Amino acid sequence: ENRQDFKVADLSLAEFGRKEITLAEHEMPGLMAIRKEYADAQPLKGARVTGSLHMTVQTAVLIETLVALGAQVRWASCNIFSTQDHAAAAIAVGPNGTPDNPQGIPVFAWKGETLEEYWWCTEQALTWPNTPTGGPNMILDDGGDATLLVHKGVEYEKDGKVPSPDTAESDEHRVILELLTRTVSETPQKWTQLASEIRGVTEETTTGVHRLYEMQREGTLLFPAINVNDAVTKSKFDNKYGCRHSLVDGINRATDTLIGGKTAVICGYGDVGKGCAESLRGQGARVIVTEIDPICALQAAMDGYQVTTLDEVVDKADIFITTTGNKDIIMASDMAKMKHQAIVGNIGHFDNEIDMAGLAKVPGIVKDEIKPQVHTWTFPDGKKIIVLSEGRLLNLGNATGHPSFVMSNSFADQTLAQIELFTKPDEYPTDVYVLPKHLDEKVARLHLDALGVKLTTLRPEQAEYIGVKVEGPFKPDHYRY
Ligand SMILES: NC(=O)C1=CN([C@@H]2O[C@H](COP(=O)(O)OP(=O)(O)OC[C@H]3O[C@@H](n4cnc5c(N)ncnc54)[C@H](O)[C@@H]3O)[C@@H](O)[C@H]2O)C=CC1
Ligand SMILES: Nc1ncnc2c1ncn2[C@@H]1O[C@H](CO)C(=O)[C@H]1O
Repeated sequence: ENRQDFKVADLSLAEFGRKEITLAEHEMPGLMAIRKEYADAQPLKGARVTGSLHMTVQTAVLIETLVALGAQVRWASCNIFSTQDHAAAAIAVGPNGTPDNPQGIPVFAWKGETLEEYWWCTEQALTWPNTPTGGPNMILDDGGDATLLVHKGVEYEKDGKVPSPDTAESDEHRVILELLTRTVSETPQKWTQLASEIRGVTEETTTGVHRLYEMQREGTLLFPAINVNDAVTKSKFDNKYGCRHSLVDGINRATDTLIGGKTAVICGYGDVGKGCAESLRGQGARVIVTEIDPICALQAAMDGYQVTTLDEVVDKADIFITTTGNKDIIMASDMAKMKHQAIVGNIGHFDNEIDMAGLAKVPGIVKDEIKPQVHTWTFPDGKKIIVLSEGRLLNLGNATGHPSFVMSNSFADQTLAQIELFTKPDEYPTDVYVLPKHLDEKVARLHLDALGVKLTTLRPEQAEYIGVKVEGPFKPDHYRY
């Protein structure tokens, strides 16, 4: 519905969304404590935050925290399948509105967007009517698509022209070029104007952080960035324990196939791969890991997993999950060798880990939808494979992503990062930063009571002996957790 400055699937789902947001708030003690601590100070007053992050129940609690701290917010999801429509409806309607009289924030997100709709939503979230620059002064990104659109827009406006969509390397690239061709002709300086007031971006995930460091190296970064992913309380929790919870959830909701006794291949043994391997081992699967990095491979071996190459096991395993943040991990030629009804899914941020384009081009291949985000692909010889969420991250496409408690850590980090960049612009010249350790430890501390943790207090002579303050930080910056 697009009666006002939002577009969601169904406003009547708002009450259901509100009920789940209320339950989630109890499960997000760290984020709610930050909301309480900073509400009086209103540190985000004057902030115009554009968000590009999965529009889930957990994100709704983040959005309402940003608003409680004084921010104005416009939001889109960062994936075409990850929106939870009841959460989006609750955000559009707001805590005091009704479906007939929505009082919420501008949100543009629904589950099952086309690529054109996805980038239109991103453009809406970035376009702020009745403001001097027509844009945000803060971005909260997940995967870097919003940051990419701004940077590409500024780049092409410099030249006064956009490469022809016919030169696109993929469908998604064509959609972006078509969008920018339109905006550059409609409003020639839209993106340059819009970027001029952005104080910074806080980036949620590994792949988005990779893009930021690339721009930093190229010298093309237009504004400072905080790499939220590498807050210890984000990547060593969300990426690992979040995926441990939500991988099996996604596979179960998608296929209801017994995992126990089956052979599962996890490609990549980083933070996400570690959580995924444990997730399926916990269900009784025999888990095999593939890796390129000898250190991560050694970790996997010492954690008791067989570590080998995909070629060795592609025709023997039952479940294949990519977790690498890299591209071309499972190719069409690999899928052609798989067992009948092998399950193939990705939990990395982008869908290029699985060669979906190549699969679609296999002569005689037949794609059939079992249910939304679950498809079989039948090869000419009759062998079928089951592909989840069309190769996009399956925990959010086939399930509801990570649970609230682990997202409370990530989103407490996000909120603190937004406050850092918005209130201390002079301390953050254009570069890529991580949260200071004392804030990382603060976020961890905020989650201990809920789990019944009793922390030991250092005695002064002990603190002196290990060279830290009694109140922390407890580790040097180079410490690996
Ligand atoms: N779906 C979700 O909820 C989440 C998704 N992510 C995404 O998951 C991806 C992975 O994130 P992290 O584990 O934090 O990254 P990471 O960098 O810690 O781990 C990736 C691992 O994959 C390995 N790898 C790279 N290319 C490979 C190849 N060709 N074959 C085998 N292994 C290979 C690397 O050596 C590395 O150990 C990223 O795209 C990230 O954005 C992160 C957190 C949550
Ligand atoms: N339930 C969720 N709500 C919002 N973001 C999530 C959720 N589960 C996982 N994510 C994030 O998704 C990105 C990858 O796109 C991560 O790094 C996670 O922090």
